[in-house]
Amino acid sequence: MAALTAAISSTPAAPGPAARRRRFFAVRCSSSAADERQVLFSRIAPVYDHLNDVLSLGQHRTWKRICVSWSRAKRGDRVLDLCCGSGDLAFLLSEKVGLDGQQLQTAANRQEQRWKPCYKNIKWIEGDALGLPFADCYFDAVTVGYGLRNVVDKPKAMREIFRVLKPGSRASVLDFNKSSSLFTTSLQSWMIDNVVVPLASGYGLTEEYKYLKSSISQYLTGKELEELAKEAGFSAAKHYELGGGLMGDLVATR
Ligand SMILES: C/C(=C\Cc1cc(O)c2ccccc2c1O)CCC[C@H](C)CCC[C@H](C)CCCC(C)C
Ligand SMILES: C[S@@+](CC[C@H](N)C(=O)[O-])C[C@H]1O[C@@H](n2cnc3c(N)ncnc32)[C@H](O)[C@@H]1O
Repeated sequence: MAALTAAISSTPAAPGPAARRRRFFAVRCSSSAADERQVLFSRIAPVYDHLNDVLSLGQHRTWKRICVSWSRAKRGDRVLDLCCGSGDLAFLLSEKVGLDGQQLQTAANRQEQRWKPCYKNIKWIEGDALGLPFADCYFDAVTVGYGLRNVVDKPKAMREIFRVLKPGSRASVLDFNKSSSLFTTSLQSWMIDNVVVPLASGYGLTEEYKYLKSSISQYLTGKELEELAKEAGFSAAKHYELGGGLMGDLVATR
């Protein structure tokens, strides 16, 4: 089976060098609340990757690698990065599933390529996580990086993820952790209030980054995410805290 990385998001993200050459869109309608989210992400897109690096001191890349690793995506798989944005996880998945050996050998002879040959397997789609344009039991792994918290109907999104996964395959859902620890919650809130939002204000994005705190407060705890996955039909679900409890990754097996 030919390796494929499908990457779907509802907002055209700020195309990085690699993404810029590989995007095409199938525009879909969505709810007004979802439209508001799309406008928000379109506004932050130009500085999104930069601020993630600065504000997390680059740690978000580690959390994303863990998310992809725990999806168990492997060479030759067909995988989906849902809510892909600027494609961080899609590129990581692409490197996991790779291309046929001989094509990689060609690339090995062209060391100057910034563009990795495996990225040819990425198909960029603009669409809605609440109505995925894929058949049932289609993917060997699904990742969602900082996306589930932002969709307006989380149970529906989780059911869609379940629907498109093959039996025995995994979803790996990375996001902020809505902690039950008062200390962690206080630290997270303090960082957002006193570091994240003030810095984002320098880019005229005060309200957009203030949304982080409200969206986390309205998100699900790790236990609630496990329950959400089980209610969607997953046979197993476990939420793991990352970054000292500031982040978390739900691993759910169909
Ligand atoms: C990659 C990260 C966040 C992505 C992200 C998700 C959203 O839903 C947003 C909504 C609105 C605006 C921006 C985002 C957004 O960037 C996580 C890292 C980046 C965070 C912005 C930084 C969070 C700081 C942590 C609370 C503390 C980090 C401690 C670190 C170990 C130094
Ligand atoms: C915070 S960004 C995450 C981007 C990327 N996954 C990452 O880890 O950096 C959230 C993304 O979710 C997308 N999104 C929000 N609601 C969506 C929906 N209903 N369907 C598809 N994408 C959605 C937004 O367009 C945005 O690109």
